[in-house]
Amino acid sequence: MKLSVNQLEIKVAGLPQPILSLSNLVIPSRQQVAVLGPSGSGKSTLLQALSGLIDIMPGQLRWQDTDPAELSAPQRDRWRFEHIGLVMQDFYLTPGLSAMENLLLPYAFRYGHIGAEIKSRALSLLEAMNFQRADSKIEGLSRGEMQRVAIARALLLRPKVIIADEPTASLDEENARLIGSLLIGLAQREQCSLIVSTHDKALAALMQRRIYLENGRIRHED
Ligand SMILES: Nc1ncnc2c1ncn2[C@@H]1O[C@H](COP(=O)(O)OP(=O)(O)OP(=O)(O)O)[C@@H](O)[C@H]1O
Repeated sequence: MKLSVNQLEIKVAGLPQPILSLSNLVIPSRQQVAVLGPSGSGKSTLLQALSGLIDIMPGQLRWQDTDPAELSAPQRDRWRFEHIGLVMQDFYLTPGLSAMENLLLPYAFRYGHIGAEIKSRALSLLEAMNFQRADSKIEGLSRGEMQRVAIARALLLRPKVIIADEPTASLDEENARLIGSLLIGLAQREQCSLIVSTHDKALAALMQRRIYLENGRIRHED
Protein backbone atom coordinates (compact mmCIF):
# COMPACT_ATOMS: atom_id res chain seq x y z
CA MET A 1 0.00 0.00 0.00
CA LYS A 2 1.70 3.17 -1.22
CA LEU A 3 1.63 6.27 0.96
CA SER A 4 1.56 9.78 -0.51
CA VAL A 5 1.69 12.83 1.72
CA ASN A 6 1.12 16.26 0.25
CA GLN A 7 1.33 19.54 2.19
CA LEU A 8 0.46 17.90 5.49
CA GLU A 9 0.31 20.42 8.28
CA ILE A 10 -0.77 19.80 11.87
CA LYS A 11 -1.35 22.68 14.22
CA VAL A 12 -2.43 22.72 17.85
CA ALA A 13 -4.14 25.53 19.70
CA GLY A 14 -1.75 27.89 21.46
CA LEU A 15 1.32 27.10 19.33
CA PRO A 16 2.18 29.53 16.50
CA GLN A 17 4.18 26.96 14.49
CA PRO A 18 2.69 23.68 13.20
CA ILE A 19 3.94 20.66 15.16
CA LEU A 20 4.20 18.80 11.83
CA SER A 21 4.73 20.28 8.38
CA LEU A 22 5.58 17.94 5.50
CA SER A 23 5.43 19.22 1.94
CA ASN A 24 5.89 15.90 0.22
CA LEU A 25 6.57 12.31 1.24
CA VAL A 26 6.08 9.10 -0.71
CA ILE A 27 6.60 5.66 0.81
CA PRO A 28 6.27 2.86 -1.74
CA SER A 29 4.55 -0.44 -0.86
CA ARG A 30 6.59 -2.76 1.35
CA GLN A 31 9.29 -0.20 2.12
CA GLN A 32 10.83 -0.27 5.61
CA VAL A 33 11.26 3.23 6.99
CA ALA A 34 12.65 4.53 10.28
CA VAL A 35 11.52 7.96 11.49
CA LEU A 36 14.22 9.54 13.65
CA GLY A 37 14.67 12.87 15.39
CA PRO A 38 15.08 14.44 18.79
CA SER A 39 12.38 14.29 21.41
CA GLY A 40 9.49 16.57 20.42
CA SER A 41 10.45 16.62 16.73
CA GLY A 42 7.08 15.20 15.66
CA LYS A 43 7.69 11.46 15.23
CA SER A 44 4.64 10.26 17.17
CA THR A 45 2.49 12.98 15.62
CA LEU A 46 3.49 11.78 12.15
CA LEU A 47 2.71 8.15 13.00
CA GLN A 48 -0.66 9.10 14.46
CA ALA A 49 -1.52 11.16 11.37
CA LEU A 50 -0.55 8.24 9.10
CA SER A 51 -2.77 5.91 11.14
CA GLY A 52 -5.76 8.23 10.91
CA LEU A 53 -5.66 8.83 14.66
CA ILE A 54 -5.40 12.63 14.28
CA ASP A 55 -7.94 14.67 12.35
CA ILE A 56 -6.38 16.23 9.28
CA MET A 57 -7.78 17.99 6.21
CA PRO A 58 -8.75 15.90 3.17
CA GLY A 59 -6.19 15.89 0.37
CA GLN A 60 -3.09 15.81 2.59
CA LEU A 61 -2.53 12.09 2.83
CA ARG A 62 -3.43 9.07 0.77
CA TRP A 63 -2.87 5.38 1.36
CA GLN A 64 -3.14 3.85 -2.12
CA ASP A 65 -6.69 4.92 -3.07
CA THR A 66 -7.89 5.91 0.39
CA ASP A 67 -7.75 9.33 2.02
CA PRO A 68 -8.58 8.55 5.68
CA ALA A 69 -9.71 12.16 6.18
CA GLU A 70 -12.55 11.54 3.72
CA LEU A 71 -13.94 8.69 5.83
CA SER A 72 -16.41 9.04 8.68
CA ALA A 73 -15.04 8.18 12.13
CA PRO A 74 -16.53 4.62 12.16
CA GLN A 75 -15.36 4.03 8.56
CA ARG A 76 -11.89 5.22 9.47
CA ASP A 77 -11.78 2.90 12.50
CA ARG A 78 -12.75 0.00 10.31
CA TRP A 79 -10.23 0.97 7.58
CA ARG A 80 -7.46 1.19 10.22
CA PHE A 81 -8.45 -2.14 11.74
CA GLU A 82 -8.30 -3.85 8.36
CA HIS A 83 -5.21 -2.21 6.86
CA ILE A 84 -2.85 -0.94 9.53
CA GLY A 85 -1.14 -2.98 12.21
CA LEU A 86 -0.42 -0.64 15.10
CA VAL A 87 2.26 -1.20 17.71
CA MET A 88 1.99 1.64 20.21
CA GLN A 89 4.52 2.69 22.85
CA ASP A 90 2.47 1.37 25.74
CA PHE A 91 1.52 -2.11 24.72
CA TYR A 92 -2.19 -1.72 25.60
CA LEU A 93 -2.43 -5.30 26.80
CA THR A 94 -5.15 -6.35 29.23
CA PRO A 95 -4.12 -7.80 32.60
CA GLY A 96 -6.01 -10.89 33.74
CA LEU A 97 -6.05 -12.27 30.19
CA SER A 98 -3.53 -14.66 28.70
CA ALA A 99 -1.14 -13.70 25.92
CA MET A 100 -3.31 -15.55 23.38
CA GLU A 101 -6.52 -13.95 24.67
CA ASN A 102 -4.87 -10.55 24.40
CA LEU A 103 -3.77 -11.28 20.87
CA LEU A 104 -7.31 -12.22 19.83
CA LEU A 105 -9.18 -9.61 21.89
CA PRO A 106 -9.57 -6.81 19.27
CA TYR A 107 -10.74 -9.40 16.72
CA ALA A 108 -13.22 -10.97 19.16
CA PHE A 109 -14.44 -7.52 20.14
CA ARG A 110 -15.16 -6.56 16.55
CA TYR A 111 -16.47 -9.83 15.15
CA GLY A 112 -17.91 -11.49 18.24
CA HIS A 113 -16.45 -14.91 17.47
CA ILE A 114 -13.07 -16.48 16.82
CA GLY A 115 -12.85 -19.08 14.07
CA ALA A 116 -10.29 -21.89 13.79
CA GLU A 117 -8.48 -20.09 10.98
CA ILE A 118 -7.78 -16.94 12.98
CA LYS A 119 -6.66 -19.03 15.96
CA SER A 120 -4.20 -20.91 13.84
CA ARG A 121 -2.96 -17.62 12.35
CA ALA A 122 -2.43 -16.33 15.92
CA LEU A 123 -0.49 -19.46 16.86
CA SER A 124 1.70 -19.25 13.77
CA LEU A 125 2.52 -15.59 14.52
CA LEU A 126 3.50 -16.40 18.10
CA GLU A 127 5.63 -19.21 16.77
CA ALA A 128 7.29 -16.84 14.30
CA MET A 129 7.97 -14.47 17.21
CA ASN A 130 9.58 -17.38 19.04
CA PHE A 131 7.07 -16.98 21.85
CA GLN A 132 6.16 -20.05 23.90
CA ARG A 133 3.91 -18.70 26.65
CA ALA A 134 0.57 -18.29 24.88
CA ASP A 135 -1.38 -19.39 27.96
CA SER A 136 0.48 -17.24 30.50
CA LYS A 137 -1.26 -14.23 32.00
CA ILE A 138 0.04 -11.03 30.48
CA GLU A 139 1.12 -9.52 33.81
CA GLY A 140 3.59 -12.35 34.32
CA LEU A 141 5.46 -11.60 31.09
CA SER A 142 8.63 -9.57 30.61
CA ARG A 143 8.47 -6.35 28.58
CA GLY A 144 10.17 -8.10 25.66
CA GLU A 145 7.55 -10.86 25.76
CA MET A 146 4.73 -8.29 25.96
CA GLN A 147 6.13 -6.53 22.92
CA ARG A 148 6.13 -9.82 21.00
CA VAL A 149 2.43 -10.27 21.80
CA ALA A 150 1.71 -6.67 20.75
CA ILE A 151 3.52 -7.19 17.44
CA ALA A 152 1.77 -10.51 16.77
CA ARG A 153 -1.57 -8.80 17.50
CA ALA A 154 -0.74 -6.01 15.03
CA LEU A 155 -0.08 -8.60 12.33
CA LEU A 156 -3.11 -10.80 12.96
CA LEU A 157 -5.29 -9.51 10.11
CA ARG A 158 -2.47 -9.44 7.57
CA PRO A 159 -2.24 -5.63 7.40
CA LYS A 160 -0.55 -4.01 4.42
CA VAL A 161 1.29 -1.65 6.76
CA ILE A 162 2.78 -1.92 10.24
CA ILE A 163 3.20 1.34 12.13
CA ALA A 164 5.25 1.02 15.31
CA ASP A 165 5.96 3.85 17.77
CA GLU A 166 9.33 3.22 19.43
CA PRO A 167 8.95 -0.58 19.48
CA THR A 168 12.29 -1.16 21.21
CA ALA A 169 12.01 1.61 23.81
CA SER A 170 12.16 0.34 27.39
CA LEU A 171 13.72 -2.96 26.34
CA ASP A 172 17.24 -3.96 27.33
CA GLU A 173 19.83 -3.98 24.56
CA GLU A 174 19.62 -7.69 23.82
CA ASN A 175 15.80 -7.71 23.70
CA ALA A 176 15.76 -4.53 21.63
CA ARG A 177 18.00 -6.19 19.04
CA LEU A 178 15.89 -9.34 19.05
CA ILE A 179 12.53 -7.59 18.81
CA GLY A 180 13.82 -5.23 16.12
CA SER A 181 15.00 -8.05 13.90
CA LEU A 182 11.84 -10.10 14.51
CA LEU A 183 9.71 -7.11 13.50
CA ILE A 184 11.71 -6.51 10.33
CA GLY A 185 11.78 -10.23 9.48
CA LEU A 186 8.02 -10.53 9.92
CA ALA A 187 7.32 -7.42 7.82
CA GLN A 188 9.42 -8.99 5.08
CA ARG A 189 7.72 -12.38 5.39
CA GLU A 190 4.26 -10.80 5.36
CA GLN A 191 5.19 -8.33 2.61
CA CYS A 192 4.00 -5.25 4.43
CA SER A 193 5.38 -1.74 4.72
CA LEU A 194 6.99 -0.99 8.05
CA ILE A 195 7.12 2.54 9.46
CA VAL A 196 8.86 2.81 12.81
CA SER A 197 9.63 5.82 14.96
CA THR A 198 12.73 5.24 17.01
CA HIS A 199 15.71 6.63 18.87
CA ASP A 200 17.39 3.26 18.35
CA LYS A 201 20.18 3.79 15.79
CA ALA A 202 20.87 0.06 15.51
CA LEU A 203 17.24 -0.61 14.59
CA ALA A 204 17.17 2.32 12.14
CA ALA A 205 20.31 0.99 10.45
CA LEU A 206 18.47 -2.26 9.63
CA MET A 207 15.71 -0.44 7.76
CA GLN A 208 15.78 0.44 4.05
CA ARG A 209 15.25 4.17 4.58
CA ARG A 210 15.68 6.71 7.39
CA ILE A 211 13.79 9.99 7.64
CA TYR A 212 15.13 12.55 10.12
CA LEU A 213 12.63 15.03 11.60
CA GLU A 214 13.43 18.32 13.29
CA ASN A 215 10.83 20.78 14.54
CA GLY A 216 8.12 18.90 12.67
CA ARG A 217 9.91 19.02 9.32
CA ILE A 218 12.01 16.52 7.36
CA ARG A 219 15.60 17.66 7.85
CA HIS A 220 17.15 14.98 5.63
CA GLU A 221 16.93 11.30 4.80
CA ASP A 222 19.19 8.46 3.71
N1 LIG B 1 -2.08 17.69 21.51
C1 LIG B 1 -1.00 18.46 21.60
N2 LIG B 1 -1.09 19.72 22.10
C2 LIG B 1 0.01 20.50 22.16
N3 LIG B 1 1.23 20.13 21.77
C3 LIG B 1 1.37 18.90 21.28
C4 LIG B 1 0.28 17.99 21.16
N4 LIG B 1 0.74 16.83 20.64
C5 LIG B 1 2.06 17.01 20.44
N5 LIG B 1 2.43 18.24 20.82
C6 LIG B 1 3.80 18.80 20.71
O1 LIG B 1 4.24 18.56 19.41
C7 LIG B 1 5.63 18.25 19.40
C8 LIG B 1 5.88 16.91 18.74
O2 LIG B 1 5.46 15.88 19.63
P1 LIG B 1 5.68 14.34 19.32
O3 LIG B 1 5.12 13.56 20.45
O4 LIG B 1 5.18 14.04 17.96
O5 LIG B 1 7.29 14.23 19.33
P2 LIG B 1 8.22 12.95 19.27
O6 LIG B 1 9.27 13.25 18.24
O7 LIG B 1 7.41 11.72 19.07
O8 LIG B 1 8.88 12.96 20.72
P3 LIG B 1 9.43 11.74 21.62
O9 LIG B 1 10.68 11.23 20.94
O10 LIG B 1 9.73 12.41 22.93
O11 LIG B 1 8.34 10.70 21.72
C9 LIG B 1 6.09 18.33 20.84
O12 LIG B 1 6.62 19.61 21.05
C10 LIG B 1 4.80 18.13 21.60
O13 LIG B 1 4.87 18.77 22.86
